[in-house]
Amino acid sequence: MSAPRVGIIGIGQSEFRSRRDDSSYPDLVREAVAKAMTEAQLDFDDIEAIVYSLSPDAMVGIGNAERLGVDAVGGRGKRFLRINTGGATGISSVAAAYYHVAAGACDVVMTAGADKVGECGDSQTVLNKIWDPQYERPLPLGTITMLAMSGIRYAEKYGMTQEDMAQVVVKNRKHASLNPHAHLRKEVTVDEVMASRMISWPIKLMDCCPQSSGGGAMILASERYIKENRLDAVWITGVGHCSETYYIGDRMGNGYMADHADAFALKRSFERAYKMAGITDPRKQVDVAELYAPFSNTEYHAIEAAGLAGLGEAVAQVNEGRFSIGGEIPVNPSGGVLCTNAIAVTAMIRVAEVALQVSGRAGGHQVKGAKLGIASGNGGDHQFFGTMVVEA
Ligand SMILES: CC(=O)CC(=O)SCCNC(=O)CCNC(=O)[C@H](O)C(C)(C)COP(=O)(O)OP(=O)(O)OC[C@H]1O[C@@H](n2cnc3c(N)ncnc32)[C@H](O)[C@@H]1OP(=O)(O)O
Repeated sequence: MSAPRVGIIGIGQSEFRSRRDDSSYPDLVREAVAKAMTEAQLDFDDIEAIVYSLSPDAMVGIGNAERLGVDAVGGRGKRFLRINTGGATGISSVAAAYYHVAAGACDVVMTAGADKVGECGDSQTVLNKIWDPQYERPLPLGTITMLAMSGIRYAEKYGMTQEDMAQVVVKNRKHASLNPHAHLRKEVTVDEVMASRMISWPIKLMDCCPQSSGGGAMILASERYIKENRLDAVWITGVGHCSETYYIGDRMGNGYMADHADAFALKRSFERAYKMAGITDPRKQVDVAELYAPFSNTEYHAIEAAGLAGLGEAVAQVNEGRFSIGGEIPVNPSGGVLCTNAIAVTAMIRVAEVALQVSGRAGGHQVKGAKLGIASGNGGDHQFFGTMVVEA
């Protein structure tokens, strides 16, 4: 069965900073929506449905903040759906917008949202609440300690060093310095990363994503609508998802699918998206990748789960420059999650950035000749994964 084609016709990204005191929560959503609407050259009357991208409310500090967001997206009187799969929320939202169009329910759908992570007080305290109160919360788990454990396992299994982790930061910060939308844009050296303060061994300050505030929006449309209105578009040709169990302990055991070093469910999600898009050899077919990796070590298992390198091979290949702009398959040319993480829209920005790349509109961080890109999102304690293939 071949899926009907769904195109991306509008993209909007706000400015991302630690704090956006100049902008209320709905105004941050509006900032991104206005840009996407201008790019798509549409009126609000043209939008038939809204998929609202909002991860834990506590980050924004407003209960059920989709209620407040509804007017920022011009949602009154329209189909409206809120999505939350933690860090994967943004890509799940693009997928839900895709399904509206692919199912033939609507011709034009907008997905949008914003986050104020930098203004929530302490993201780790908020995120600690996603774990089971009896067994896991008191460890204490946060996103950093959780992914530090997977970093330790990856280092043990594949020989990754802290300097190897720093190489990912150096690469992504260099990329971010070319991207005006990125939050952390200052280039850094391996020595600077190594000298930054330890947060949760082996993750140091500069191995961490920042707590960002900002918004994102995308507009999707059917092929019929795009052709009738002679609009420019790039096409979503593959969509995948995969979930993990709730308790981390239940995921441990022998073999690839139960090893904390490897992102097995992410791999399965990629396989689903690749099958749909007809990708049989990602190393040859993928031109650019925006992979969700909030801590430097996690980019390694994301590259491997995407099939861009074999298990344990990504470290050497990052060091050789294979995944840098100018290399064979640039990974996170925008600077990625490591440089900007406004959680509710971060995975949406991965798709948006790939769309910009394959349409040749990424500006200073453009990957030359990119025609096919992949994006991913990870959420809820590496529990929910979403993946997408976008083509010119
Ligand atoms: C897998 C999933 O489920 C989904 C996910 O996305 S998981 C990831 C979710 N996000 C997080 O976990 C956020 C991780 N980061 C943090 O918790 C914090 O930034 C931190 C603990 C690393 C540092 O906290 P902190 O010391 O209180 O710093 P913070 O208040 O954030 O920022 C202070 C300054 O340091 C800077 N800074 C923060 N992180 C930085 C970093 N990684 N590198 C360099 N500078 C950084 C900030 O930009 C800020 O500077 P400005 O005020 O000039 O903007």
